[in-house]
Amino acid sequence: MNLKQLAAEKAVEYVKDGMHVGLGTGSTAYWAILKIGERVREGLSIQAVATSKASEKLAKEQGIPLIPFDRIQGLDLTIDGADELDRGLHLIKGGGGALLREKIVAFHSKELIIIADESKLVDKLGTFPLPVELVPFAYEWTMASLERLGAKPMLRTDDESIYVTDNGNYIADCRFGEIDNPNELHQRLLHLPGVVDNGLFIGLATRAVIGHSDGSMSVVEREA
Ligand SMILES: O=C(CO)[C@H](O)[C@H](O)COP(=O)(O)O
Repeated sequence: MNLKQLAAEKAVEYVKDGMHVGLGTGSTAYWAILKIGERVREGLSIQAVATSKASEKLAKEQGIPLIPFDRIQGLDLTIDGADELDRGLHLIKGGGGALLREKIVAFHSKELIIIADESKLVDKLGTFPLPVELVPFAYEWTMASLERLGAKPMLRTDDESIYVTDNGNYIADCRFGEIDNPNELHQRLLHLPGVVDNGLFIGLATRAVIGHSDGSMSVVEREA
């Protein structure tokens, strides 16, 4: 059983006629885009924005109508994956390199539903190295400042070349160990010159749909 598909298809039940929808990035969001495409072909009327070039291409292939950002104020709902989440719905995202666009889209969504298999749900964030997006200029110095913050940063590569995001930036995957205070770390990272953003998503997810290996699903809601 494909747990990512299970969670993704459940989340797509929240998509209703007339909504403006954000499309996430990654192998779990892939299934959500496929399901939304199927529902669009059956008559669902929505308009969407994508969080990466890859998801935009997939959405077009699926016949999902895309709307330019200047035509709408924000989104009703975004469905996206995560690399790790805790029960307070703090997230680590960016394993697929789309964290900046994903965060912009999530910030402007009334609802952000995270879809994941059960392996992503953790008691404490930090096993997955935190992706930090850096401008290429003087990135060696920015990496050094990440080290001074307590990280072990690794510059992301792609077939031996430096990995470049859709925004033309680099990514440092940072091991901080267990993250006791995600909000504090998020703020400290944002203060470093050269850091564009980081994969900690705090206070953005409103609910998560988790697929379990016994075929069941659970929903984690953000506490009011
Ligand atoms: O943040 C992301 C991309 O930037 C993805 O949502 C995250 O990496 C999860 O991906 P997958 O569903 O393939 O495990």
